[in-house]
This record gives sequence, structure tokens and C-alpha cells, in this order.
Amino acid sequence: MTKMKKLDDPVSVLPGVGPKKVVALNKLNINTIEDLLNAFPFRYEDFAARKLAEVNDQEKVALKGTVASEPVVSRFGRNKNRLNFRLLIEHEVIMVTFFNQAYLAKQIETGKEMAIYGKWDAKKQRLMGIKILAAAAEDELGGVYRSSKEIKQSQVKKLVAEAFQAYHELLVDLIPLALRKKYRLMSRVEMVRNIHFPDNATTAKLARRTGIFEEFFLFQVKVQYLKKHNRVADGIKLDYDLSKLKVLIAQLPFTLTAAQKRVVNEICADLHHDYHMNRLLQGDVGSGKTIVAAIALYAAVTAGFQAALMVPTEILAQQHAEKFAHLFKDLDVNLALLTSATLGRASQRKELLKNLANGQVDLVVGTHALIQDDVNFKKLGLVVTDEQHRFGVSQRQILRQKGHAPDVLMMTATPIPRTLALTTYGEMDVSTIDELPAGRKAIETIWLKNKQQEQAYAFIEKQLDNGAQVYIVSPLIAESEMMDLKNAEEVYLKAKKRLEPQYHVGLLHGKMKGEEKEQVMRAFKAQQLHVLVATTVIEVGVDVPNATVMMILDADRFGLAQLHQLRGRVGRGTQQSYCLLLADPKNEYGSARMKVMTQTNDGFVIAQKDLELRGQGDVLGSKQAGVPDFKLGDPVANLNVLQVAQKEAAQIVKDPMFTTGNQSELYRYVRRSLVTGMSFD
Ligand SMILES: Nc1ncnc2c1ncn2[C@@H]1O[C@H](COP(=O)(O)OP(=O)(O)OP(=O)(O)O)[C@@H](O)[C@H]1O
Repeated sequence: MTKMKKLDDPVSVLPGVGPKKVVALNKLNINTIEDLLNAFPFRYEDFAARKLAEVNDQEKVALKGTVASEPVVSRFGRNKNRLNFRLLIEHEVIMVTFFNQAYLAKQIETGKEMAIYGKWDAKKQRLMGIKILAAAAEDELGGVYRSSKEIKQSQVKKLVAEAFQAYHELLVDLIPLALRKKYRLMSRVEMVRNIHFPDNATTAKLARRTGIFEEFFLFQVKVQYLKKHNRVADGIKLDYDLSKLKVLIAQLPFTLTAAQKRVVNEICADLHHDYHMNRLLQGDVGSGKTIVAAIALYAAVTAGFQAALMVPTEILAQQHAEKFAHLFKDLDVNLALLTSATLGRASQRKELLKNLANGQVDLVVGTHALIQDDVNFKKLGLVVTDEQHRFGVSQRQILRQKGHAPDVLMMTATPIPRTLALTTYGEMDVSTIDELPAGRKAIETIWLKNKQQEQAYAFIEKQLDNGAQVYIVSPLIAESEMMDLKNAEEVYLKAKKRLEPQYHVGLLHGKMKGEEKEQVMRAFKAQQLHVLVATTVIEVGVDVPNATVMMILDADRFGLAQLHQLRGRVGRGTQQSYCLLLADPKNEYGSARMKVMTQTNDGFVIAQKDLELRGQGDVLGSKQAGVPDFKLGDPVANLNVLQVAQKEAAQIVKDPMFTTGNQSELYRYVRRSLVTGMSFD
């Protein structure tokens, strides 16, 4: 009796797939039959014969004609040869050339009708042959597959065909029938068949349409199910003391914006529940996320738990710790700062670790040093982190192993366009601060050419005379910290020469020791320094409201998101702020970025523009963006489909067992993928 076939059979079950091929396929992420069936071609070669007049130079096309001369093979070099013959297409004669395929000569006879696929050289009126098309293949679209040095794409294609042949009846429909009808989608078998082996361009397109919907729909069902699933009561219930929170809020030097109040309520409701909070707090630069985080952290402390804030740099840890010390000075909070600098001193380190472990410390601010091995908490209830430390499975695992399953609030200052938010943070609840504190004036951004630097300095001088403080951001040299440093030093010397002795200029860069950095930041905050020349170390979170002018040198070297972050260091108070971009962009893309910066201060608009300008390839190609890899769908180009899929998925997960309609396959699929782990957590 033969073994039962399963879609997760390894590829080695196919005839001719030995250990070497298995390795080659695995490298392409193809391990099972199912993977093979899902290894969709990324484009098609169109083998339908075209008219010569319509073909562009260097285009790959199929041309059909009558052989008009005997094939001539000439040999040159070592083992090299060229095969030439003429082909009559309607009334024109072209030359066809194949390199190193002399063996094809025997198929070529004068007067024979032939279709040949190749690359058209318009100048020489020559088709550089790639292959002779069989008569039956003439109307076909040939899928082009990912391949590698070890495995050719024709082999991948052959294996896909064999796998489809042997396993296609195991393909089950995961999209409920009602939805397939509603959106006129193919069955899964038809979809897979027509993506791999379409009869023509139309069926290929229709199959892809189904494939894209399926991909988004399954993803959405999974994340939405997971979100519900997370709501089971195995988290911590933080019974915070509302009256104490009110005291804190009343003490603030400002009133919270309506948006801040709303998100505080959303977060507090989560804290109070006994499920795990897994929430994203997004807000534009300067929108006041820190105070929201502080309120949440304090809430955890009033509930008798410890709370931690994890930030990406030591400067920020220091800054937040200082702010919190001020904020909580009359409240009963025992605050500690934990960075690699504080951990560096042995005595301090021992004391700090002891107090975290015995629960003396209520609230700790730190860098990623916070979740290192020897750091133990007594009763950790809430961790607030930021996007740069996406708090993923492994970190949660670390904390869980230490006996904690804290609520998690992740902050992001990079607004994500709605499109990507749907996909990137699908499994999280999202709170958005969509309003800036009252009284903020829009930052005025001016783009100048490099040769106008003197004008920029004159402007800076005038602003300094009016009591402003200034950042000068030195140009970024990709991949070279040393060059960054050299640049920053040069800019620093120049600024000193230009502005001292009236004004004091400081320098801040990533290579400085923690203490040195602190000193410089402190002097800048205290207005002992008027101008701060810095590399991008100031990008994230630095908050000095009196600094109202920023000059960014060679601004076109930065991406939009980074420029927006940098610029966000000014415009944090009620004074009019300015941002001077100095740049001679080398291409249109660079100019477009400068223009966007001068046109808007809205991080959401900038994020959307960034996406459009960079092209989805760029954005989705970068893993760190956290965007799941879709095989067929493109969350930007296929936004409508994504939204429909999201809406339909919401309907499905309303019912915890998916019992409405016949969706047991879908349910099994979702349960299975949760067991095997989801990559986006
Ligand atoms: N409701 C408010 N009214 C007035 N000022 C506020 C308000 N909330 C926060 N601020 C002030 O606005 C400034 C920016 O706030 P905060 O540092 O929290 O911004 P952020 O959202 O963390 O920004 P970034 O992502 O740029 O670091 C701070 O100086 C803060 O004290």
C-alpha cells in the first residue's frame, strides 16, 4: 500500500529529487510540496508571436516566420559557437542568432515555419535566440521562477508541474464559498493551476487576483484571530489607583490634548483587563507620547507592580530619567536609570540589580540592557518600549522565563501609512495621537543650495541674536561611522570659526562616551551651548524646546522618514521654528524629497509620500520595516483588496470557531499556523 500523500510531504518524494536538489530547493525556501505549489512565478514570458513593427529594441519576444536560409554554424574561441539563419516575417527578413547552441541546427530547415523566443536587437535587425518554441507552446505564457546557481528555473518549473499533477486534488479551498461567489474568485486548484500554467494572459490575471485576495484574507484571519486569542485571561490585571493618576495629571505644566486623553483611556482600559496588552502607541514627532507613557507606567506602579521604559539610546534614557525624576518627585515612586554606563560601575550595578530583584525600584528607565541575563524583577507589570526594539517573541520569551508576562506598550514616532499599519501591526491594538499640543506653530522649512550656506549662517546668527538655540546636523556618509565623525568635526570647526566667540558651539556624535554625551546635552539644555553640531544621534526623541532652528547639511543623503525625525527636534515649543535643508540633489528622487519636506510637516503625509517615492519594492524589501512578505499581494498597490479582505476576515473571526458556513478547513488552517508560530509577532 502506498503511503498517504500529504501537502507537507518533503520535496524529496518527487522523482529525481535527491539530496543535492533538496538542499538547492531548501535554499529557495522550498521544503515541502506545498511550498513548491506556492512558489509562484514572479513574471511570465509571453510566447504569443508578436508583430515585428510593435517590438521595442532589447525586448524579449516570440517571433514567428519562415526559415529563409540554411543554418550556418561558425566556431570561435575554445568551445564557442554561433548559429545564424535568416527568418522571413511577412515581408521582412531578419537574422536569428543562437550562441553555443549549435545542436539546434538540425531543427532548422529552409521553408519551415518556426516560432522563436529571444531578445530583439532593433539596430541590427537581429533576434538573439533564447529558445525555439514548440508549436503547442505558441499561445502560452511561460512562468518565470526564482532559481539559483544550484537549480535552474526550468527544473523548478518541471517540479512544480509534477507536484501539481500528483497533489492537486489535495488543494482545499480556504476562502469560504460565499466570498468566492461574492468576489468572483477561482477555487484554490484553479488558482494554483492558472498562476503556474495559465492558458493566456487573462486567466493568469484572474488567478493572481484570487491569489492576492487569498493571501491577504488568510493573513487577516490569522492576525485577527490571534488578537482575539490574546484576549484570553492569562495576563496581568493592573488595578491602578485612578485618584493617584489624577494627581499626576493635575500637576502637569500643561493640559493633555484630547488625543492624549483618549489614548490614556485606551491604555488604561487594557491595563485593567486581565488579558495581555499588546498595544502600539503611534503619534507624530513632538505629539507628546512621553507623558502618555509616563502615565501608563505610573498606573502600573500604583497597582503595586514594577514598570520599565526601554529606549534606544543612552542619551534618551538619561533624558527620560531626568524628566521622570521631575515628574514623580512628589509622588511615591522609586526611580532608577539602567544603561550600560550605569551598569559599568560594579558597586552601582550590584545595588541596582538587587533593588530591581527585591522590588525596591518601582520604575526603571533603560536601554536594552534592561532585558539582559542578570536583570531580574520582582513583579514586572508593564514594559513600554519603542519601535526600534520591536518587542518580539524572543524578548517576551526572556521575560516569561523570568516569570513575567507583562503588558506591552510599543511607541512609534514614525507614523506608518494606514496601508502598512494594517499589515505591519495587524496583531496589535493601535492608539493614535493625531493632534499636536495647542500653540505649536508649523515649522518653516526652506531648501537652499549648498552654495547658499553663507546665507544660512547669516540666518542662524540672526536667530541666535533673538535667543534661539540651533542644531546643525552634519551629513551622513552611508556605511562609514569614521567618515561621519570626520565630517561632524569639520562642520564643528567651521561653525566655531563662524559663530564664536559670541556663541558657544558643541559637538555630539555616536563615538563619544556616554558621560561625554550627557555633559554636552546638559550644557545645551542649560543654554551654555547655543549651537549643537551633531550626527544623527540626535534623531530620536531629543527634547529641547528652546532649540528652534535646525540646519541639515547634504540633506538629500537622508531618507524622508529620517529627515522628518530630525526636523522634529525643533518646533517643540510655542516659538516659530525653522528647518534649513542644504542640498544639491543628484537626481529627481532627491529633489522630490526636498520638496515634500518644504510642503508638509505632517508625518502621516510624509510617510505616504515616502512609500510612493521609494516604490514598494524598496519598502517591502526591507525586513526591518516589519512588513510581512507577501508573495503575490502588494499592500500599497492592492490596498483595496487588503481592505476588503480585512473587513471579511473580521466577519469570520466574530464567531470563535468559524462555524457559520462551512469553514472548518479555514479554522484548521488558522489553528495550525498558530501552533507553528507566526512570524510577525
Ligand atoms: N498636552 C501638551 N501640551 C503642551 N505641551 C506638551 C503636551 N504634551 C507634551 N508636551 C510637550 O511637548 C514636547 C514633546 O513631547 P514628547 O517629548 O512627549 O513628544 P514625543 O511624542 O515623544 O515626540 P518625539 O517622537 O519627537 O520624541 C515636550 O516638551 C512635552 O513636554
